[in-house]
This record gives sequence, structure tokens and C-alpha cells, in this order.
Amino acid sequence: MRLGVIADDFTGATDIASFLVQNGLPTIQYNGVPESVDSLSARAIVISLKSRSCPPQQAIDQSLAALRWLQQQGCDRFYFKYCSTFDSTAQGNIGPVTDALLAELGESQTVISPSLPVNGRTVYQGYLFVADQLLSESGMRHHPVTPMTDSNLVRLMTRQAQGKAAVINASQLDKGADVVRDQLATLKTQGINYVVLDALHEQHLLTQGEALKEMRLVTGGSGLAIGIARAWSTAQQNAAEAEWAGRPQGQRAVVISGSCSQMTNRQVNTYRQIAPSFEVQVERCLEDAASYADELCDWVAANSQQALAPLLYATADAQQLQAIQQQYGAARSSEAVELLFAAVTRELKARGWQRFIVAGGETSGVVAQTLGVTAFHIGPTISPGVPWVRDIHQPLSLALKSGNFGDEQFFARAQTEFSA
Ligand SMILES: Nc1ncnc2c1ncn2[C@@H]1O[C@H](COP(=O)(O)OP(=O)(O)OP(=O)(O)O)[C@@H](O)[C@H]1O
Ligand SMILES: O=C(O)[C@@H](O)C(=O)CO
Repeated sequence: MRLGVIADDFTGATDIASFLVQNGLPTIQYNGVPESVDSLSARAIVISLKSRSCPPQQAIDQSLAALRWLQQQGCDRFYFKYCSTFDSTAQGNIGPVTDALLAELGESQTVISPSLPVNGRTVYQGYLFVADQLLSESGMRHHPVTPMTDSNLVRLMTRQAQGKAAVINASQLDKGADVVRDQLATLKTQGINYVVLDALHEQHLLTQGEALKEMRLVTGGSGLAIGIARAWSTAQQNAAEAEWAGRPQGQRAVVISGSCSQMTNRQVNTYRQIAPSFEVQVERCLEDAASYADELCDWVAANSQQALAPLLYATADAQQLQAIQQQYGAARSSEAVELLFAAVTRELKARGWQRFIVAGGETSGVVAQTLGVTAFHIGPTISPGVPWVRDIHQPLSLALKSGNFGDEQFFARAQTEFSA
């Protein structure tokens, strides 16, 4: 069996790839649907898309293209990876993409499993929690693009998809994989298309993996990948070997932060105390992006002689972000920031920068796309779900962090604990 993963953003893709490798499945990741093939020995192939917040039809088209390519590579089981905080709107894209993938595979049922307990995401009675808060009471309610104001996964899913949803709860999961399999079969006869799975801890994910070994399409965050990989792999020793190819290399490093999540705000504040930092002004991104990007690169060059790499950040807290969005518009300001970071990345690469530490899923997508990174090895894990990765074709290493991932020291640890 070969697993094909379709991930709706870049950091989400490295997140799941990291868990697959750590749990024994050699994995290769591609940025977008590739034209060439070099994945022959991998047991899992991850394709990262940028389909989380684009128009639903675009997300469907991209996801189906990825599915068909993965089928051509011999994949026979599929995993639609979205955010552990279910980032989406009433229009999608989780629902429409899930429906399209099910239809293409000729299947009528899948699971919804965003839980990732190691990072504080759990599902109980079908409600998604972030640490000790309901999703809708967590910082995710202020997300710049996909604010999450409901926590009930049955409601969230049925609002954006065509079919029916139900829950298999934690007490059923406690009874083991056979009971879960039976429940799935019963729910199928009742016409239930999306089965929300509770998971409070890793054992629940292992039970899910065992129960879902044969399911053609599963959907979820990266936690379920722990269960699937363990259920599939026969030996753990592959993990250390697989990580070696992705260890960091390269001479010059920069930290780029475009995430406004609570955790990234904390990480930026911590790092600013110990390393050179520069706050990106949205107004300048809108006014004169090209000359502003040159200025920022000059600043990075002038501040690269220290032990820790310089930080460029657009990261703002909820209040600042609201003010910026009111002044310039949400879409306009976030696009301006992304274009600025693309210009900075292009210029730094030209000037010889080879190590990029990036915060934010969209921001990571922009940086990786600008660098022309299309395929890479998954390296050692910096924090759960965040590995160093190394381009297969160019001497470039990246650490791509989802908004809410990592601890407060993440930016420094990525450098000090993994010397190039
Ligand atoms: N100061 C700012 N003003 C307006 N928009 C901003 C600002 N800083 C960042 N942004 C935009 O907010 C968006 C943040 O999305 P991104 O995916 O990078 O981070 P995230 O949502 O926290 O991460 P993840 O998707 O991994 O959870 C980007 O489009 C970015 O350009
Ligand atoms: O699942 C998560 O939380 C992350 O992999 C992610 O997708 C954030 O962009």
C-alpha cells in the first residue's frame, strides 16, 4: 500500500510529513503537483497545495489534480490534510474538497479527525478544543482569513459540505479499533458521510489508525497520521535514516514571520529580546514594495554577523491587526505583506541566503514558492509537526512553522539545536 497525502497548505504538509517519517514511513514531499517523479522508494507522498482559502472550485480542481497524480504514482490510500484548527469558512474549503475527493474515488464515507493532542488540539463529543479552550473561544476566532467562531465539527462540516455527519465519541474509541470499525459500518448504512472522531490522547489516534487502515480516504490534521503510519509500518528504524537526508545546511539564515497567531506573537516577542529584529510596516508594503524590500534585505545583511539570525516580522496582535485591516482592508493588507515577503525572499536568495525559518502557513507557501522549492527531504523535528526540510535539488534548508506551533524559544532553538 502507498499513501498519498493532499495537504491544503505548506506548513500543514511538512507537519504531516514529519509525523509520517517519525512513525516509520519514508516520505517525500512536493510543493504543488509535480511534473517529474523522484519518489520511487517513498511509502508516502505528500503534496502541498495552497488551497485553504482560495475560491472553493479552485481548491477542488487542485485537489483532484493532486489525487490523480498520486494515483499515477501507485498510491491507493489517500489522506486529505487540513488544519488541526479546521481553518475554513462556511463556503469551504474542507467540505467541498472532501466531497469532490469522495466522488472521484467512488466512496461515500470518510472521517473527520483534526485532533493533535501533542499540540493541544483534542476533539470531545465532536467539539474541537485548543488546549483548554473551545476552538471558538481560542485565538482562532481572530484569524485574519478564516476566523473560527464555532467549535462543533458536525455543524462546521455540514455547513460547507453536501452530506450528513455524525460523531464516534471518546468512550467508543476507548473500546478499540474493532468497535470503531463496526460503528463506521453502522453509520454508513444510515447514510452518514462524514464521521467525526473524538481523540483526547495518542492512544485514540492509534486506535483510529488501526480502524482506518483500509479506508480509501481519510481526512484530518496530522495527528491521525501517527496512527496510520504506525498501523502501516513494520519497522521504526526508518525514522532516523529518513531524517538524515533533511538535516539543515547552508551558510546564512533569516527568520521571516508573517503569522499573527497568539503563539507566533509570543515567539516573536521572545526572539526580539535576543536577536536583531525589524517590524514590517504594512503602509510601506502598499506604497513602495520594491524599494522597501531592498531596504529590508540591506538591513538583514547588516545584521547577520550575530549568533542568531535577524528576524523580519509583520506579526501583529489581534488589536493591531484589526486596526490595520480596518484601515487598508483585510485581503489587501495580507496580500501586500505576502508580496513583500516574496520580494525579500527572492533578493536574499540571490544574495546567498540558504536557510529560511518561516512562521505562518500562507507565508511559508509564499517563501517556498519564491525559492522554487518543489521537492524536499524531511529532516529532524524542531517541535512536534515542524521539521527542518532540505531541498532535493538546491542547497536550501527551511523550517516552516504553522502559526500556532512550536514553543516560545522556537526561532532560537531551530538554530542552536541544529547547527548547519
Ligand atoms: N500586520 C499584518 N497586517 C495584515 N495582514 C498581515 C499582517 N501580518 C501578516 N499578515 C497576513 O496574515 C496572513 C497570516 O497567514 P499565515 O498562514 O501566514 O499565518 P497563520 O494563519 O498564523 O498560520 P497557519 O495557517 O499555519 O495557522 C498572511 O496572509 C499574512 O500576509
Ligand atoms: O494542522 C495544523 O495545525 C497545521 O499543520 C496547519 O495546517 C497549520 O497551517
